[in-house]
Amino acid sequence: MVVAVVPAGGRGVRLGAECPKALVPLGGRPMLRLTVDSLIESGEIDQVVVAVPAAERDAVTAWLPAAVEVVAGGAERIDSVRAALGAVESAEYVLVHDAARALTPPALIARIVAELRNGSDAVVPVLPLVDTVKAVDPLGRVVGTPDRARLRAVQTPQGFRAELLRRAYAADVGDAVVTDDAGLVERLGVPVHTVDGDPLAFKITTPLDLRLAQALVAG
Ligand SMILES: Nc1ccn([C@@H]2O[C@H](COP(=O)(O)OP(=O)(O)OP(=O)(O)O)[C@@H](O)[C@H]2O)c(=O)n1
Ligand SMILES: C[C@](O)(CO)[C@H](O)COP(=O)(O)O
Repeated sequence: MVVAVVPAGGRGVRLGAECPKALVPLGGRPMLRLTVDSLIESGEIDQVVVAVPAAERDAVTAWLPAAVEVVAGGAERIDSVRAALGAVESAEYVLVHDAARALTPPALIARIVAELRNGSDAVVPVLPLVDTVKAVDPLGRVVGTPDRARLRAVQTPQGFRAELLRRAYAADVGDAVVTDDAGLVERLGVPVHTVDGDPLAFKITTPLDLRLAQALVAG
């Protein structure tokens, strides 16, 4: 059983839309609907659980396929994923996938599941960086230039053996800044594998991203 957990509970402050970001229309469908549809189209997902802003729960339930479970999200992404995970009853594998990556090709979703079935406990899609990256101090002064060849930009869906992800979410992370699910698993010392990501799985974060997504959907 493969379950997809979709954090869709963010406000989308950087996008600056009038409604929560996951509800912003893209080619006539809410972003979240495109994301759920591509998970289903992959043919690899048995159940989908989405976490949305609490006030939107009933409205979203009405326009998502009946089989999709909708729960109230939390203050941070990690809280929304935790809430959705709490609604997953039984699963061998769990994929965590941002609603904001609405143009993710179903083939990428299938690639993550294939790597899990191949024996990896945790797998993330990655892309090489196109920019040079600098480390800076609190005053904005450059303190280092990491070797770009060893760095990758990480996308979603991120796939995990369900028991491992639950253990990672149960662990105490203290004040650590954890921005993705694999980051929690890494803290347990479990290897995280990578597969090729896809540029179309970009995260719609800013107004420019939305314009790009609209142009791509319009064809
Ligand atoms: N409390 C939150 C915050 C984020 N997310 C989800 O996590 C994914 C990645 O987050 P991001 O794209 O940064 O969305 P926002 O947090 O909404 O964006 P911003 O930081 O601009 O407000 C999104 O699908 C978003 O809905 C969530 O479920 N619950
Ligand atoms: C999970 C993620 O999409 C991987 O790139 C990313 O870390 C989410 O970060 P955000 O700050 O919540 O957008």
